[in-house]
Amino acid sequence: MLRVASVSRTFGDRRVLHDISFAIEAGRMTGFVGANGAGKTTSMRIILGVLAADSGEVTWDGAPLTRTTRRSFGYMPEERGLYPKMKIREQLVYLGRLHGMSAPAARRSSDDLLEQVGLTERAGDTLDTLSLGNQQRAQIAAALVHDPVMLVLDEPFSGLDPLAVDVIVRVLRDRAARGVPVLFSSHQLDVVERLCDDLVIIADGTIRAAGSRDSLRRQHASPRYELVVDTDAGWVRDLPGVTIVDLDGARAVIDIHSPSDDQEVLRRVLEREPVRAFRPIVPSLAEIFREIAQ
Ligand SMILES: Nc1ncnc2c1ncn2[C@@H]1O[C@H](COP(=O)(O)OP(=O)(O)OP(=O)(O)O)[C@@H](O)[C@H]1O
Repeated sequence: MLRVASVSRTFGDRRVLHDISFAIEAGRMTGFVGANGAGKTTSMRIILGVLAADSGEVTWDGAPLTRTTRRSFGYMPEERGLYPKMKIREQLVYLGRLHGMSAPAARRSSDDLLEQVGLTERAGDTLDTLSLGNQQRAQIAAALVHDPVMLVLDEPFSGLDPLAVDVIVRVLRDRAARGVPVLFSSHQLDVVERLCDDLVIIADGTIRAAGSRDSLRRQHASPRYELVVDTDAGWVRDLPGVTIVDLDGARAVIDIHSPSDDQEVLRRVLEREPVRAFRPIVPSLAEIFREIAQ
């Protein structure tokens, strides 16, 4: 498990990370979300040792990170890192070798990955002849080639079409299933919602929430329900403990101030007219993000 503990970082007189702490657990996909400039890339650079923290520490399985541990991590940096004029497969094999793999192991791993990300046909082409989406696939393969024990990916899905997103999701899930902790940042909240087990939400350099996606959903679920009746549902606002959030004829979205009152509210509505639908609304990650980070 990787743990970021009380890390702070200042650029000039600007403090961009304030005492941040979170953990990335083995076998879990952790989505790192925050607005532009919130501090995601800075945090990732500190995890990888590209940038030093002013205070705090990053540990791997309880021990401070060393150069050797970091070499066994896979990193896809925001600025990307492959050589435009070098052939894709050659670069992957070279990177594998740089990370200490034998030549046959590096070749095997490169070929497996090219297959997984759908680039086998382009293996002999230079990076700069690939479309941006395919370059991105190659960048992801490069982060994975040495079979890393931990993955840190800065915006791995940006610029990918939906099919390519699915391909990369499969590749990352496969790594997580093998026990690798995966940290990835993304502005595509729908993708994060689909992919992540855990979430870290950062705003203005502070961690606003961290934990499993489902527990965050439960914590931030406003007690909101969809109600459909037969007539105009506007009268429901007169029930005690109920606020109408949205009204569209017979359909209302309501807040029930105390969630344990949901059956009582339902009973009262039924006393007056038939109920066609009554269901809790699970907030989307986008809604949770808006509530927490803005
Ligand atoms: N080398 C640097 N020198 C000065 N300021 C920096 C440096 N790197 C980052 N910053 C500032 O630190 C803040 C956090 O930046 P960071 O890149 O970590 O945010 P981010 O969450 O990754 O944003 P984005 O989603 O836009 O990539 C920003 O205000 C940025 O301008």
